[in-house]
Amino acid sequence: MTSQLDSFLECFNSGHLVVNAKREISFSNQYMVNHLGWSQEALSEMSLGDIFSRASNIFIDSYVYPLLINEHCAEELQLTLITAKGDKIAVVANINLDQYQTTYWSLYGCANRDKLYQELIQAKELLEKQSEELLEMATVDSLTGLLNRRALDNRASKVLSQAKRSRSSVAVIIIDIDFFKVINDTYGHALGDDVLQYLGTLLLKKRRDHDIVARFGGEEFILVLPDVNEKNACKVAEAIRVDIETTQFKGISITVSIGVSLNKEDNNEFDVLFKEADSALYIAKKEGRNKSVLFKPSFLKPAI
Ligand SMILES: Nc1nc2c(ncn2[C@@H]2O[C@H](COP(=O)(O)OP(=O)(O)OP(=O)(O)O)[C@@H](O)[C@H]2O)c(=O)[nH]1
Repeated sequence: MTSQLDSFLECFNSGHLVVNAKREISFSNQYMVNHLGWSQEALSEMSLGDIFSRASNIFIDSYVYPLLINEHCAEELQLTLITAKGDKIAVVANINLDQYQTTYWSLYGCANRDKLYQELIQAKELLEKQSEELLEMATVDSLTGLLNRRALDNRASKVLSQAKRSRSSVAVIIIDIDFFKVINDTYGHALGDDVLQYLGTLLLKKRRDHDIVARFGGEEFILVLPDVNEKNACKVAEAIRVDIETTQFKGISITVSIGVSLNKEDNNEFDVLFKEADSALYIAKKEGRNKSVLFKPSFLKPAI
């Protein structure tokens, strides 16, 4: 019967060990011989510590044996065997302990499981990278690197709700390049793009920590300045206008027109502030361009 059992054990595609109380290997099946590269005789003179990696031995001492003493079995433990050549084999072990302190080890190769796990980690990392890129594309204007219109709507609304709670002032400033069509038509669309990038960089340099700088589309830029009063908002707008007017870009003179609007106690909607700043911008254009204009309610009154 014993020899029949032995020959059955040779047929299993898994490793089987019987280990005595001194942790000496008293039985190993053919799978262990084939995979470890030690002969049956050699294995019968080895102890458990000889066939597992250092890290696995620490784990076996500190976790597996205490668990076996308490529960009499341990399942699905990931361990590493060391072959006669010093190669590592990842295995999953199920172990039982009997009343004589003998342990019965079933070991299953898990290289494929490891590979699958590594592939899953790689797929997860790839998905995270792609979702970061998508988020970037959804919030950033690809030409200037500034926030795009969608991100602006989102962030400006948050700043305005916060301002409503803290009863603080927020300014919305629209900056529009004057005669940009002429720049495009004279120097080409590619140089027009360079001008947009140049202005984007200039606005980013001027921004304070919590200011929002966005490209609204075309040749229009928006600033949202939290915690700023009317006087300072107008100062910022005027400083930007003067800076652009007095600095040539690649030998080209550029000017901008600017509209400024600030929130009021009963007016904290970004759409409304944008409309007001836009009407101030319209006046700046109408009055000859290269101007910054603060919104007045009369700008919205229909002409009689
Ligand atoms: N190079 C470039 N041009 C753009 C881009 N988006 C919009 N434009 C151009 O911006 C120009 C805007 O022209 P208009 O709306 O007539 O305004 P403008 O010429 O600046 O005139 P005013 O605003 O009235 O001073 C158009 O010629 C658009 O083709 C862009 O991403 N790159």
